[in-house]
Amino acid sequence: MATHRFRTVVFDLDGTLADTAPDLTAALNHAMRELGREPIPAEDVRHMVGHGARALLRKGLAATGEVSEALVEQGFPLFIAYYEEHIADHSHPFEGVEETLDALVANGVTIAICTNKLEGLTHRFLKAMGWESRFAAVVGGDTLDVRKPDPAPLFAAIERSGGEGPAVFVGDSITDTDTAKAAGLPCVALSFGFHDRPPEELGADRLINHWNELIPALISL
Ligand SMILES: O=C(O)COP(=O)(O)O
Ligand SMILES: [Mg+2]
Repeated sequence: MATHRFRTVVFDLDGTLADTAPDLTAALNHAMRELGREPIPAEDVRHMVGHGARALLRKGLAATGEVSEALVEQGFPLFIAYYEEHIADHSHPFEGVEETLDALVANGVTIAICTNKLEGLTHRFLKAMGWESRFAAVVGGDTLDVRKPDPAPLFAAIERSGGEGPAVFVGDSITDTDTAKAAGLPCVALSFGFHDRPPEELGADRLINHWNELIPALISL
């Protein structure tokens, strides 16, 4: 069987490993309601995720009226408190994730996460999925002083998982492809995650339409 050269595969979380849009939407709309704003449709939220919770709030506010940093700061604890309690009510892994991760690990590949979700929320989510010991390292949006698209969190995820190269990053948004480029690493993007532009315009080295296309994409890189 053909094999690929990568020893470490780092994954984004939201819109990559799991469809977390339903719970992110509920938490955002909880904050919107408390701030006297109209709810945002889940379909729109899919195009707003990927830059962290404050950025999501900023986009939600912009879609429904005035934006100010004071409102963002007011909404942030409302969003987080709700999301913590409902982090996996409706979120679920994309089809084929478990099998693909198992196949990678069975071949001795190290897997890690680099997300802009807060690290505490990420661990909470992984626990809800039964994934708390699946990944060799988890770097969240507040693990370092900088977050994606700065390449430092991606380098940290590789380093903390053992530092074995070659490494590749798998994500769904422009944040992820920009991060991989800044790190000088190859990038695979999913066409079905959360993005703010057509997936063909993300600038990924490979674009996949299903998780079962990931390993063939890695082989071709
Ligand atoms: O924007 C977020 O909160 C996290 O998104 P990510 O897991 O796609 O980095
Ligand atoms: Mg994402």
